Order: sequence, then structure tokens, then C-alpha cells
Amino acid sequence: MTDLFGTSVLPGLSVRGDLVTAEEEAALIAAIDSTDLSPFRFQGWTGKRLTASYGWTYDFDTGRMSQGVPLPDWLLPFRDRAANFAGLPAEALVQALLIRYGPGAGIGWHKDRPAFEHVIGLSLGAAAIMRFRRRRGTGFERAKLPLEPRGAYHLAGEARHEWEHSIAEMDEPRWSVTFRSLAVP
Ligand SMILES: O=C(O)CCC(=O)C(=O)O
Ligand SMILES: [Fe+2]
Repeated sequence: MTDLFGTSVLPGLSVRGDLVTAEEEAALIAAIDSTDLSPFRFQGWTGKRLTASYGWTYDFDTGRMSQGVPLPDWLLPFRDRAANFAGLPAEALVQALLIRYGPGAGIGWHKDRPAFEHVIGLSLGAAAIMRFRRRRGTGFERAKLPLEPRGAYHLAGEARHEWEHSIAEMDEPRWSVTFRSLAVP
């Protein structure tokens, strides 16, 4: 993340505007909406956001990783761009997660599963703020990243391993596509 002066304020976090065009954004949103999305489930608890996962997937009910449905062809050109932005080979991004956040949906404080390493997210629809926090003494150190539609972010290093992130409940719908690489065991 960079401030007005272009200095990085959270090591390991990078952003890129306009990873996709407005036309591609509309097509991606239509493709996500025509996918069979299910309410995100976490140990029996059902969240408001709708998701579909491809490739290597962490099953929150069993706590295991397994290889699921391969990434659909329509995602592959965007995986290429995400990989290029992150400086990774496209094949390293073995997981893709589609999310639709309807009104009232957000995502609570978390770090992504340790089985994954790099996280590259593409934002579509309404602009949102990704919030970051890490424990410092008795409180939290905090940071914020504006997520512009059609832009992408890359979470790696300290931003990915030491900081939690969340997105507050939204009034307007937002969609995201996140690609992940596997952590080297
Ligand atoms: O919607 C997003 O961009 C973030 C999603 C997220 O943090 C996650 O799936 O772990
Ligand atoms: Fe996350």
C-alpha cells in the first residue's frame, strides 16, 4: 500500500489500478452471477457472502485441502494478468475464489489459510475499503487500503502473514476474484 507520496506503508502489500476494463468487469460480474454460488460456510455457520472455489481448496468443515473443480476457462486470462502483476508464474495460482457480496455482506477479521501463500485479489462492482490490523501491546496497529473497482491487490510477506484483514459490510454489491498460490511446506 502506498500513501500520497508513493511510500509503502504496509510491507508486502501492492496495488494496481485497472487490471481489467469496464467491459471485462461487466462480463466477469455476469459470469460470477451465473455460477452456482453457495453461502460461505464456516464450521456450520453460514455467512452472507456467496462463494465458489476452484482448484486447490480448503474445506472449512474437514480442515483439509483437496483438489476440486479445475478453474473455468473464462478465468484463465485473468489469472494470467494476476500472476503477471504479482511476478509469479500463472500455474502457481492453483486456487481461485469467486465472491459476491450482496448488501449487508462483508468479511470479518482473518488471515488467509496458512496452506496458501500469495493472495491476489481483483475487485469488481462497488469500491470498498480493506482494513488491516495487527496486535501491538494492548491495542491494534491499523491500516486501510481503498479497493477500486477493476483494480487488484497482492498480499504477501508481512501484510499477508502478520496482519489480519477485513471488509466492512457493504451497501452496494461488490464481487471479487482471488487467486492463491500454495505455501511451500
Ligand atoms: O473480497 C476480497 O477482496 C477479499 C476476500 C478475502 O479476504 C478472502 O477471501 O480471504
Ligand atoms: Fe482474506
